[in-house]
Amino acid sequence: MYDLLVRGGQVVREGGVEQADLGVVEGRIVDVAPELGGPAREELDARGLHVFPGAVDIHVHFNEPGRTDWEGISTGSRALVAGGGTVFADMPLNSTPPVLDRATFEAKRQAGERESYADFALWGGLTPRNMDRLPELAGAGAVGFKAFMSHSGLEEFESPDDYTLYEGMKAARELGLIVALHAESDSITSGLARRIRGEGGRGVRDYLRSRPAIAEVEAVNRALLLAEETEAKLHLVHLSTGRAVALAAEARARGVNVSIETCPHYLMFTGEDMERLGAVLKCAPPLRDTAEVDALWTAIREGRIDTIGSDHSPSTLDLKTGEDFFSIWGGIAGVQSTLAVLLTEGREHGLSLPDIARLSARTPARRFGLAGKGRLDPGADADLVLVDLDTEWVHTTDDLHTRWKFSPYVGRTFRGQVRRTLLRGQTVYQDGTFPNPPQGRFLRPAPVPQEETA
Ligand SMILES: NC(=O)N[C@H]1NC(=O)NC1=O
Ligand SMILES: [Zn+2]
Repeated sequence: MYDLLVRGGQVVREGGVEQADLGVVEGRIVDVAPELGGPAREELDARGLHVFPGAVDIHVHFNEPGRTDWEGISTGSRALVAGGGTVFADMPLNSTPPVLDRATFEAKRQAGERESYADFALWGGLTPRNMDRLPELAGAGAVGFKAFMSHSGLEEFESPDDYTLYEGMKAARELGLIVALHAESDSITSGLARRIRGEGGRGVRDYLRSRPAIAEVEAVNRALLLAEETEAKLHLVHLSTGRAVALAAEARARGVNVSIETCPHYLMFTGEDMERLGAVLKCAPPLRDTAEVDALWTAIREGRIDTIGSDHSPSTLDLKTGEDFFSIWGGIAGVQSTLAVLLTEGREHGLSLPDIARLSARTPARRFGLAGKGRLDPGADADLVLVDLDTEWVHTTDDLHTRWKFSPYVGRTFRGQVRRTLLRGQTVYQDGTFPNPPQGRFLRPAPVPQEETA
């Protein structure tokens, strides 16, 4: 007897897409096959729809506790499930205090267990201030350690220097956890910003000039050397240039344990869009030109990019307003739109549906040891997204479930719409509504063998 039978959807799995039923018992998929016999307590008709694994967004900033006026786990996770996500991993900033020890970790975990509509993992921070706390963060269940090679935007989350990063990577290696790096050279970005601001530069172009591609390429190169030397597992977040991706892919080919993330905004927007739309598109690293966008799509098609994370990092509207583009908050609100971007732009750029499932769900779940997530196979959690692939829709402000109705994706036309999202067999989102109270669970990473790269 199944608890749930999802009937007749086009099921998107590693090997391809086939019409099949999914049988669910106690929140887990037990059978996937055409025309499964019943009985079932509940049946769900998915004919005409595609069934994807719930997206696993390994890079969000929901900013709770402490900055719930910027976002919060409740609104952030509602937006995630509305966009077809079922798992997120929250960064150790911009919550305040940031997650630098067990107490701050547990406070965030409790907030998530109270409020999250999705299952979740948590990152710990790696800063000069908490090097002695990495083992306790690992013990608390951190999915990895996040560090910034440039200024994080927040005084309370400092960047390690090269020596500290080197020691941090050695410690992470011992603990078996991944180090995620924001790789932009602080020396280059802050040096340029000082000079350009000294000359009176305050505009979008000035900001773009202060964070050139070489700042990313240089930092990625240094990070790869340190990872190679320490044998740490490295995850390069939000790569924005073809050159940085190429360097990381070369390092991987010679055995460095590195995975590569990019974000939907680097695939969809350019610096010119940033000039046109302003603060809604301010982020770091900044948006590039169409040649870089094309290079990233090529890298995705050719399998060099492993995961797509949103880097959802909103703030209050007043921090997104002002004459000085340098002092406006850097961060893009995109947690609800990742799958929409992949289904629309991704398909146009030659990705198959299994490619989209791999980038958005399977690889992040596997790389970060999130057992039972990211795939529609017997034994996995019944984290399902029912998508109407043919519907074309224009994203409006009313669609947004985030705290602030401010997103660069508003006004864009998308093809493929999330109709329903299930977390462990329970509907968490359906056509604009959230029919059940939050029941997200904390996910502790399972050990991933050191030799297994993404
Ligand atoms: N602190 C923070 O969220 N920073 C993020 N925002 C952004 O645009 N890039 C980042 O790393
Ligand atoms: Zn981030």
